[in-house]
Amino acid sequence: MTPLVLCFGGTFDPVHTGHLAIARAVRDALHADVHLLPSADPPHKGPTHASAEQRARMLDLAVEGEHGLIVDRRELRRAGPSYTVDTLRELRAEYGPHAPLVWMVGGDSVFGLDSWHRWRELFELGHLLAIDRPGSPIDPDALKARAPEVHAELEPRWCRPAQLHALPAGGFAEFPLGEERPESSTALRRRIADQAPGWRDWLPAPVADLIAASGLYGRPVP
Ligand SMILES: Nc1ncnc2c1ncn2[C@@H]1O[C@H](COP(=O)(O)OP(=O)(O)OP(=O)(O)O)[C@@H](O)[C@H]1O
Ligand SMILES: O=C(O)c1ccc[n+]([C@@H]2O[C@H](COP(=O)([O-])O)[C@@H](O)[C@H]2O)c1
Repeated sequence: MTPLVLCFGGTFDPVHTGHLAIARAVRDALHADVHLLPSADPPHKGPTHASAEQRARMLDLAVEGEHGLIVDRRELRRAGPSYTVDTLRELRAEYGPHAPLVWMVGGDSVFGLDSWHRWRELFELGHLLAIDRPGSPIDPDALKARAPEVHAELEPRWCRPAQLHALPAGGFAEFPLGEERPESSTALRRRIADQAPGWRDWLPAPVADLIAASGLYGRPVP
């Protein structure tokens, strides 16, 4: 069986324990490495709080010593918005026509998929694997009501994660995480800036240490 190429793109501003829990669960269930790809210039977000290199560095610290989680800086080497269609095209050229490429996204991203750059082409290049997020369960009825064009595109592609091995691209599957993860980078940045009790709880320890030492996100350097 051809191994899956699992890709998890994000702004990671900063990476949090929810991202890591998702990456580990998908790695373990689908028996393949997960490539974490920080966006240089995330298409749907304003300016980031940490630089691209700082966000990538935090990812390095978060996965240090862990098997099967790999930081991929390819989007940092491109100019302009970090469109996923361009990244998948690069990966397809690198892995060849037969490798099953899988792009992982949180449920919130699925509802807005039709606003992504050349979004229908994503399915010519790879599969999409969606992870439930509080407030954005991957439910066909909710999708039909809130994002009918996305629903129409996904309906014939809907399959189980284990079926993604069968083809190089074109599938859509929902990953059963078990328990939804509450973390969000936006809420986390606020906690850090406010020095809220437990601000470290959603951070891998080495990332929390770097933030504390550098004053990133507004926390004063002691
Ligand atoms: N708690 C979560 N549950 C499921 N998916 C998540 C969760 N947090 C992030 N993701 C997904 O991970 C990917 C990268 O997320 P990103 O780096 O933007 O962090 P974020 O927590 O979503 O940030 P923000 O709070 O600014 O939206 C996106 O596809 C997002 O939907
Ligand atoms: O290609 C696009 O138009 C596009 C639009 C929104 C998001 N993405 C990608 O989806 C991933 C998660 O995005 P975000 O904004 O939640 O960090 C990240 O890799 C982004 O580059 C891509």
